[in-house]
Amino acid sequence: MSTPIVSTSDLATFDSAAVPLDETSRAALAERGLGYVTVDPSEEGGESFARWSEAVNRGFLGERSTPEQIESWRTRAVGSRVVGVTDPAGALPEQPVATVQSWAAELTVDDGRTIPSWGISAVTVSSTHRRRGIARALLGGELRAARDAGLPIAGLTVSEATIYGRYGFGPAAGATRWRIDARRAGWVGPQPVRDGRGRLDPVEREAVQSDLRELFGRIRVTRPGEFEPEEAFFVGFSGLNPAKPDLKLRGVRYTDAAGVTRGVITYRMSENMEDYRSSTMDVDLLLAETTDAYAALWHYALTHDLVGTVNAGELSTDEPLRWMVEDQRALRVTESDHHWLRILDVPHALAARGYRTSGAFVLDVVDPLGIAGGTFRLEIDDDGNGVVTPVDATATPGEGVVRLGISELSSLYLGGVSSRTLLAAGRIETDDATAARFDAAFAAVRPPLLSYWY
Ligand SMILES: CC(=O)SCCNC(=O)CCNC(=O)[C@H](O)C(C)(C)COP(=O)(O)OP(=O)(O)OC[C@H]1O[C@@H](n2cnc3c(N)ncnc32)[C@H](O)[C@@H]1OP(=O)(O)O
Repeated sequence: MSTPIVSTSDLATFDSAAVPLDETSRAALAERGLGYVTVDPSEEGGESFARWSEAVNRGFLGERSTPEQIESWRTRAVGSRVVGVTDPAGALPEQPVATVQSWAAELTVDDGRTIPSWGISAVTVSSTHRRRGIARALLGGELRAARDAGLPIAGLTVSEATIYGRYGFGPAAGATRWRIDARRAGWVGPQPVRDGRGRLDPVEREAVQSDLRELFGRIRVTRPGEFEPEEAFFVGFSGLNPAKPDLKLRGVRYTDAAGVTRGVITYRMSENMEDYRSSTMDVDLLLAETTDAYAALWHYALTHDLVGTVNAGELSTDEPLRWMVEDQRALRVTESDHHWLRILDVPHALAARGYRTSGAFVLDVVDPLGIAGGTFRLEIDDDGNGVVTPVDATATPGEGVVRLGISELSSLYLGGVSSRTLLAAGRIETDDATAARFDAAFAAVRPPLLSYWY
């Protein structure tokens, strides 16, 4: 019997920490003499979490955390599923040799439409235990456990782009990193503050935190690719982590003429001692709910006194900012994969998003892990709602058929890449006419974006 799917309204009561460990992975690890355990961050004394966090630090090449940092991390981890792999024969039998952490939250899949997603993070395997299939067991375990718990999709952000395709993840939302020669750029965009449509004010970090929480809550549900952040996101982005206070973080708020907060920018400055006019502003986050807020906050950054260079990351692949400067060559923009998704349930995932045109497709989906593959008919009505039904592969006509891997379908899901591009790259099989129809239907309202790492 298949598990009923989790809906976004179930998320408030969904207990991520209670999702059971996958028995297939437990058996695979046991064959290698390894244990597969969950760690309870709320446990008295927090010692097992401290050992787990040290394994994560080591895996990510970091230094040891202070007791205060571990405590702050532990508090933030409560509610998520914290997993370790132990080696009873090792010198530190209680300290994990591999780690992973996961939790369910909302992923935006179209303007105003969200879906529960299984966020996966802190994937590490100790270098002493590498390349023995431990990560494969962990990832397979996460995906099967999430599917069995009724999650239709999983997501992650990655340290290396070569690790996760084999598990059926595909890059679904790209990101850009900008290095701007501020004096050369030349602002030609709107100036809402000069024109009396709003104002800018410096704000303290506590106000930044509440602004971010409110603004991001409203903005994220309109942007495909955004993943509902944990509270730690707002604490970290406002520089208020008590174990690691960020004294450099500055915040500026944009308020519209009606007095409503519509945007906020957070940044850090680095002085240039040889030339004070050439200091650097590193933008941490710029959230704007209106085009005026967007223009006002970027104008603020690019025309700031004493700033020669503005750096910013996790921006969209199609930022209006490019068109707000006179000299586009003042912008050094690098693009990379950012948000990776992995569909776990094709019918529910495809029915969750909206489509731009009506029509019908047959999707013949191959899943190397045997989780979500099959042949499906996607029928889109005139209102852009899709209904997906499994069909018999042998009964499907050649016309309108798209043959693809689950990784490619996951990349196409938010409209971040076109099927014509994947067809030309030899990554999917279909005919040109079907690909053109598919792209018209799957087009994104705006390029998918995830504005942070998780
Ligand atoms: C969501 C996140 O947390 S992203 C962070 C990922 N973690 C890191 O970057 C920390 C440093 N790296 C590590 O901890 C480990 O090297 C890991 C987790 C990347 C891999 O762990 P391992 O246990 O060595 O991987 P495992 O032995 O299970 O290998 C599984 C497959 O992945 C491949 N693989 C493993 N590591 C890598 C890599 N870094 N790049 C490309 N392929 C890799 C293996 O060759 C193997 O391929 P195959 O089964 O298709 O033949």
